Amino acid sequence: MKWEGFYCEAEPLFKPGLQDVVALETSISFLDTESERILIKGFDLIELSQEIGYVEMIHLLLEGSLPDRVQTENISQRLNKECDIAEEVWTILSQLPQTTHPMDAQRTALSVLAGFDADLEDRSVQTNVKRAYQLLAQLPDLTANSYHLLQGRARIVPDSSLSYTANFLYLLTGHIPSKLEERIFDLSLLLYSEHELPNSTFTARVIASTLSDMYGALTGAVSSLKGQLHGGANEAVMKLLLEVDSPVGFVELLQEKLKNKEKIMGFGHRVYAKKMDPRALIMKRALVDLSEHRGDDRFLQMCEAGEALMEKEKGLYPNLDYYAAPVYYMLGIPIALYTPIFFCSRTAGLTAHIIEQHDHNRLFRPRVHYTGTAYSSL
Ligand SMILES: CC(=O)SCCNC(=O)CCNC(=O)[C@H](O)C(C)(C)COP(=O)(O)OP(=O)(O)OC[C@H]1O[C@@H](n2cnc3c(N)ncnc32)[C@H](O)[C@@H]1OP(=O)(O)O
Ligand SMILES: O=C([O-])CC(=O)C(=O)O
Repeated sequence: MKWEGFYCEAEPLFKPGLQDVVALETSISFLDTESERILIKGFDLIELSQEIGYVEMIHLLLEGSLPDRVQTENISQRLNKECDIAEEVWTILSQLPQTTHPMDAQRTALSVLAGFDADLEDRSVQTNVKRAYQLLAQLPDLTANSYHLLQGRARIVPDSSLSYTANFLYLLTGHIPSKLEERIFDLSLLLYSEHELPNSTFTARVIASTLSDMYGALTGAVSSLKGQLHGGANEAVMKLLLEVDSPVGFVELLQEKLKNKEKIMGFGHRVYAKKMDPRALIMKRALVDLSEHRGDDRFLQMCEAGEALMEKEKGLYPNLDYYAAPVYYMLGIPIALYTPIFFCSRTAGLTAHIIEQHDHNRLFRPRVHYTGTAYSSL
């Protein structure tokens, strides 16, 4: 078929939900399903999770290499130093209605920050990397304290004597975390930090491909991540767990939902499909550690019962959100902050993708499979 003045391919390939479609080239990460590895800059995320922390992961994603001790110390100091937030931002956030979801507050905050960037039109790698570090430094404070403001509470002052992760957890809960709590929270940040091309990363790259700025691309990504089929699942899982108080009750609840053809949040994955998300296994071990330490395995028992049921009934396995939810609950984090935390962590990966998109840009502009009525003359 040929249209005068138009470019038209004969019959473009259509895959609903773009399943298995290769949409872009990246050197950042790859879900290598054949070797069962989550490759990040050539390293396996699961192996990394045993060796490095979230701050080192930031360096890997933004600089392309694992940092040595001095570099790690330098980034930690940088994240500590660059966390200042203009008072005007807090004024705007304090005017949001109390019914605002923290994800929407986070989205608003990111949008507002654009106005304070004196180099907003600069898309160079150097400025984008600088911007990414600054956002990563600001996001824990912005996320936690916009929530406290919504709750009508005073802001918690960041504690610069703490590590990045301990300070983040302190801002969320108001308590200085123990070493175990800090380690487990850091592990969750690392596991959430990057995952190839989920909906939110694709959204960010599509926006960045118009040469829109990093704040705009991230604002779109927050909206994407908020949905229950993506990041919003961790919040939904916890609400489900709290509906009942025993493994038997949880199994009955899930059975009821399956009978009603409802989806069970925290199970299934577009890429892993009928296999367990390897990150979920690591998070499950963290839940075991936390449960043993607290002498309270209530959520572990419930989750295991749910996992066994879903395998038997649907051949479906947990994704990271399933085990992150009870871990965050046991760390004392308010439920509405689970997905905003996911976004904070994922900002490391998202900004790396936005930088790559700006640096090797081609505008995204796909075609459609038209199902409307055929042409009829007027
Ligand atoms: C960190 C993350 O963001 S991971 C994702 C977090 N999201 C969730 O946990 C939400 C629950 N899970 C889901 O909705 C899906 O598994 C998704 C969205 C993650 C992936 O979905 P897709 O690849 O589009 O698969 P799709 O939704 O078409 O499911 C295929 C089949 O499995 C079923 N299925 C998939 N997930 C679930 C689930 N969680 N509960 C019940 N059934 C499910 C579907 O009903 C469908 O069955 P059918 O073929 O009989 O209609
Ligand atoms: O990869 C996906 O589609 C969703 C996911 O697990 C993530 O973003 O961590």
